[in-house]
Amino acid sequence: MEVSYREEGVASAASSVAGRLVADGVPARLAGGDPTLWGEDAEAEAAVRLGWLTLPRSSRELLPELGELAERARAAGLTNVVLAGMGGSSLAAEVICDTADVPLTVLDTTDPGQVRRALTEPLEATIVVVAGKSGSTVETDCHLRIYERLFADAGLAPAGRIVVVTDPGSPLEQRALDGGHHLFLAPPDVGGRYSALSAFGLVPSALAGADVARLLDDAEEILPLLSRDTGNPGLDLGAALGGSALAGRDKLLLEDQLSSISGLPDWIEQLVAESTGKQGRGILPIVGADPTRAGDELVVAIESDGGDVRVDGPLGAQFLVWEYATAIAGLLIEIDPFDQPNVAESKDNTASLLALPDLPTGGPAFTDGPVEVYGAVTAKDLPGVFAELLRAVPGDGYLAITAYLDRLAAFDAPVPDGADFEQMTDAWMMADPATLRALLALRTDRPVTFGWGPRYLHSTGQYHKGGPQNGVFLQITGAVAEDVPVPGRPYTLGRLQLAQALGDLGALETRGRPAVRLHLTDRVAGVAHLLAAAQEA
Ligand SMILES: O=P(O)(O)OC[C@H]1O[C@H](O)[C@H](O)[C@@H](O)[C@@H]1O
Repeated sequence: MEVSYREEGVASAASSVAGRLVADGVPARLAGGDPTLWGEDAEAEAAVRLGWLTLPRSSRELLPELGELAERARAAGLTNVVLAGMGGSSLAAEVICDTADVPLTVLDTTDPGQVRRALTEPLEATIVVVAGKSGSTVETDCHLRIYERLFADAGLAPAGRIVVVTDPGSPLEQRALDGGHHLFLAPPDVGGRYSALSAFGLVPSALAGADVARLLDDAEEILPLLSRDTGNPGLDLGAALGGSALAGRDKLLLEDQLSSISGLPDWIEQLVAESTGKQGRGILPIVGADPTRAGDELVVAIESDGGDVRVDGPLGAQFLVWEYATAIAGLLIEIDPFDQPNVAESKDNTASLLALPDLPTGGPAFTDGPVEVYGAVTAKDLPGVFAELLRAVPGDGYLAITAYLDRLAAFDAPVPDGADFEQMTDAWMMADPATLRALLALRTDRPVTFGWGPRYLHSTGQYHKGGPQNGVFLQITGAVAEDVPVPGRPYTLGRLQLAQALGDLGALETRGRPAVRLHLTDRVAGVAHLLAAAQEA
């Protein structure tokens, strides 16, 4: 595992803080689990949040049970592995499985179309891992209800097909016991976003066929380095992140195009944004963008040369080093890296909205083709809205696009007969709302981020609300063609999804942030219209 500085500025920012960290004995104290490092206010939380430091060893005890479970599932023909879990309860497994190239369907959405898509897989071959630390996350609750009902309706015993991962004492533990589901209890002293090497990362990955023992080996190998004052990759990365943020480079562009690890930036995004984005401070991760060389940008490249910092190492070691580095960066910018004080706001708003007979969407300011525009805008068409939002981004700020849509829908785009791979990817790109990020980024030197709702609520959502108040927000929602009822609940997934979007928008508006919602009355035509307007603006 190696962290190397490739640029003068980052080396000097890191060395300006590393000396102090070493003088205070931070490396050994952190590796030893000292909860006093983040100050008095954070101590109580830190005292029950440092268990991730010992996971490379303690998680080994899961391996025999995981091996047997995976074997039994294979023997029973349960080859369609679905993971229902939000944020820290699914992001690591997604990276592990993508990297190992084993199929895993991740359900971290309330989009009815995307959930229906998962449900088209043969039920008799399906095993569902329901993962939630708190056991009270609404999305995960819905997915469990939907699968329990489907299995029951199909006459398939849910007990052998649902595996639950949760903390001891959570409501999900009780449901697993009541339902007779296979239950894994995770260590309660590990926070969600630090849980990659716990049962949360390992159970779904092992079921899907990834080599999880190898992951633990790779993490364990670097464990001894983390208490060292020199040659400590966690300290080197943490000093670069925290030192650069203190020097004004608080936008973290993650570059991984050449990496053999697939999708790590999405996991890092949650870890860094949710850990640091609070009290008006924080580091903003940017995924999938090209460097702009703006003064507040730090580029960290995973296994490639294109960055100010280069991080090399296998996935298990990457998880541990990024966690350690985030804890160090938190210490340097003086926040508590283990809480998420502003996540609950949008959830509370959503719950209040769902209690109303109708969702208060209000009327659109205007409609441009298949796109309704909601919010305080002076523009009269979509190109004008984009221009207005981009103008509103402060010199140190960012534009965040969030899309409450099906993140796989672009792959349904029609491809011309006989199309080669390039033509196919072009067709997908032009049907993908995420392309809007790239198009708008061409027109500003400020960072443009993109997140799928409600997934981002458990990640960058904390930063948007708790971090520096310099964000401008463009939210996209869409009409639902075929909704999905949630058994035992008075709402459908479509209604929940819209309530989540409106709940978050409300939380941003309360802070006085510019926020506009674009509603696609026809999703396919709407995405095409948005992309055309972004090119025109
Ligand atoms: O694992 P759960 O309890 O379902 O929580 C899932 C996610 O929920 C919240 O949004 C937290 O802020 C995240 O850190 C967490 O990963």
